[in-house]
Amino acid sequence: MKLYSAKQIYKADQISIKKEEIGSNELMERAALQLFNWMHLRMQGAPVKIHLFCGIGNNGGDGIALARHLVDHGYNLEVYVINYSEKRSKDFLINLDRLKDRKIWPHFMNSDDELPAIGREDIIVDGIFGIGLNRTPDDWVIKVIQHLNNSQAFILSIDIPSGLFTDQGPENFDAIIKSNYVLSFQTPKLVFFLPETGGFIEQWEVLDIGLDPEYLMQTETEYELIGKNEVLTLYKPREKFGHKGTYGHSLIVGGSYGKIGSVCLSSKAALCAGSGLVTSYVPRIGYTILQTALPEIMVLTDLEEKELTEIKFDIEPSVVGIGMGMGTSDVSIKAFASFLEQNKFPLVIDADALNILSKKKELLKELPEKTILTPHPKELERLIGSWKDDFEKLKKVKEFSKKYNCIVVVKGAHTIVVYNDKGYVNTTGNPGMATAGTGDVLTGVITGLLAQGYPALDASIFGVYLHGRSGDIAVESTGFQSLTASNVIDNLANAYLDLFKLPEQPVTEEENQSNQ
Ligand SMILES: NC(=O)C1=CN([C@@H]2O[C@H](COP(=O)(O)OP(=O)(O)OC[C@H]3O[C@@H](n4cnc5c(N)ncnc54)[C@H](O)[C@@H]3O)[C@@H](O)[C@H]2O)[C@@H](O)CC1
Ligand SMILES: Nc1ncnc2c1ncn2[C@@H]1O[C@H](COP(=O)(O)OP(=O)(O)O)[C@@H](O)[C@H]1O
Ligand SMILES: [K+]
Repeated sequence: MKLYSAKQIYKADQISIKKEEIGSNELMERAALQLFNWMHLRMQGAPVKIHLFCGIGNNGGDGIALARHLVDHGYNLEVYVINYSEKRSKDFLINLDRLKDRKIWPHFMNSDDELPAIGREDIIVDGIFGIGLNRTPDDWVIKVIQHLNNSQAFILSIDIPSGLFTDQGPENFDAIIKSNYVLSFQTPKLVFFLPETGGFIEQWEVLDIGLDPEYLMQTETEYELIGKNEVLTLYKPREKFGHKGTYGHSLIVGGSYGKIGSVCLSSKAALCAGSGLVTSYVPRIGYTILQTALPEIMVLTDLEEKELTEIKFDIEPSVVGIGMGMGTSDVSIKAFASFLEQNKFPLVIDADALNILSKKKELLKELPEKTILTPHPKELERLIGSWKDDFEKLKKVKEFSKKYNCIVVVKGAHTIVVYNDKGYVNTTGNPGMATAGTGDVLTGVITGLLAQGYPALDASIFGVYLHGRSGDIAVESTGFQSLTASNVIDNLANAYLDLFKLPEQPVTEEENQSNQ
C-alpha cells in the first residue's frame, strides 16, 4: 500500500474534484459520512457523551459536517471550535451554517476560555488540525490538546492526530493529540509508523473517500507499506524437480567465545527460510556447539580458538551473512577487512561487522553492489551519525544507500527497508521481539532468501515481513515477555503457511443451520 504525502493527497483532492465535477464540500461530505457510518456502526445510538473538537480548516470542517449527522441521529453531542485563526476555510463555513440551521451552536473557544470538563467515560472526536498543520500550534491550543490527552477519555482522531505534521518531525511533543483510534482518509500517513511519532497512534484505519483511483495508481510514493498482499507477489514457489543445489548455499560467518549462539540462530534461520545448504564459519570453540545443536548445518572453523582471525574458505557460497557475535578485536577487524577486499559473494552484514564498517569507513567501498546492511538504531547511528528526527534519519539513510549502492534495513517496531530513494515500511512484528537474538534470526532469514535466488531488495522486504510474521504467530502462544529468538525461528514455517491462508469467512445463516 502506498503512503502518500500531504502534497499528493491535496493533488488527488483537486483532480478528483475536477474529474468528477463536484464541489470540494461534496468531498468533505463523503468524508463526514464515512466518519459517521464508522461511529454509528459501533455506537448504535448509545447515549455516551461525545465531545467534538474542531479547528477552522477542513479538518474542522469534517468535524462540523460529522456533527450534523450525529445530531440528526440523536447522539449526545457537544461541539467546540478551537478558534486558532481568523482564516476559516470555505467548506468549514458552509458546514457551520448547515449546523446552525439545526439550531446547534458550537462553543467557540479562544485563548482565555475555561477548558470544558470531560469524563473518562466520554468520547472525544479530534478534528482540530489535519494534514494542513504547518507550524506548532499556539500555547493555548497546546493547553487544550494537553487537556484532552489528560482526560483519559477515548480519543478518535479525524485523518491524523491533531498537532502531528504529516511529512516532517514534531517540534513540540506536548502539542500532539494521543489518539486511541485514527480514521485516516484514503491512506495511512508515514508518521504513524516512525519511532518518534508512532506512539501517538494506538490504532488506525483507512476510510476510502473515493479519491481519483487513476491518479493514486499512477503516482509514485517515497514510502510503501508492506503487508501480505505486497509480499505475495515476491514469493518464489518451490519447483517440483528442485534439489538442494537449486536453493543455494548460505555461509554464516561470525561468533567468538561466549557468542556462538548468535551463529546458531542465524544459521538455523537461514535453513528454515529455505536455503538448500548452510555452512557456518566460526572460531574453533564453536565447532562442537554447532555440530551438536544443528545437525543439518556444516561447520568450518578458524585456526584460532576464541575469535575469528582469518575468513578464508574453499567453498562457493551463494551468499555470505556475516557479523553476528564476531566481536571487534583488532585481529577480527583485520580478518574482516581482508575478507572484504577479496570477497566476490553477495553479502548480508550485521552486528559487529557493521560496527567495524563504522570504525573503518574506507571499507564501505569494498562492498559488492546491493549489499544488505541490517543495523539496529545504535548501529545505524555509528554508521551514518546522529539525526535530529526520524525524517532526517531517513534522508541520511537514503543518501548512504545511494552513495554505497547498498540496501539498509533500518530495524525497529516498523522496520524500514531503504534502497536509493525509496522506503518499504513493514507491518509485522511485535514488542515481544525486543529480545536477544531476534536480529541474528533476521540476518539468517534474509541470507537464506538471497541464497534461494531472491533479488536483494525482495529478500530484504520479504525477509523482514516473514521474520515479523513468525514473531506474531509465536507470541500467540508465548506471550510478549517469554518470546525468544528461537521461537521466531520455530514459527518461520507457520509464517510461510500463513501466506496462503485465506482470511476467515463469517459463517452464513445456512451453514449455521446445517451444522446444528
Ligand atoms: N482529500 C482529502 O483527504 C480530504 C481532506 N479533508 C480534510 O482536510 C484536512 C486538511 O485541511 P486544511 O488544509 O484546511 O488544513 P487543517 O484543517 O489541517 O489546518 C487548518 C488550517 O490552519 C492553518 N494552520 C496550520 N498550522 C497552524 C497552526 N499551528 N496554528 C494556526 N493555524 C494553522 C493552515 O493554514 C490550515 O489551512 C484533512 O486533514 C482532512 O481532514 C476532507 O475535508 C475531505 C477531503
Ligand atoms: N517493538 C518491536 N516491534 C516489532 N519488532 C521489533 C520490536 N523490537 C524489536 N523488534 C525486531 O527485533 C529485531 C531486533 O534486532 P536486534 O536489535 O539486532 O537484536 P539482537 O542484536 O539481539 O539480535 C529487529 O528485527 C527488530 O525489528
Ligand atoms: K485531527
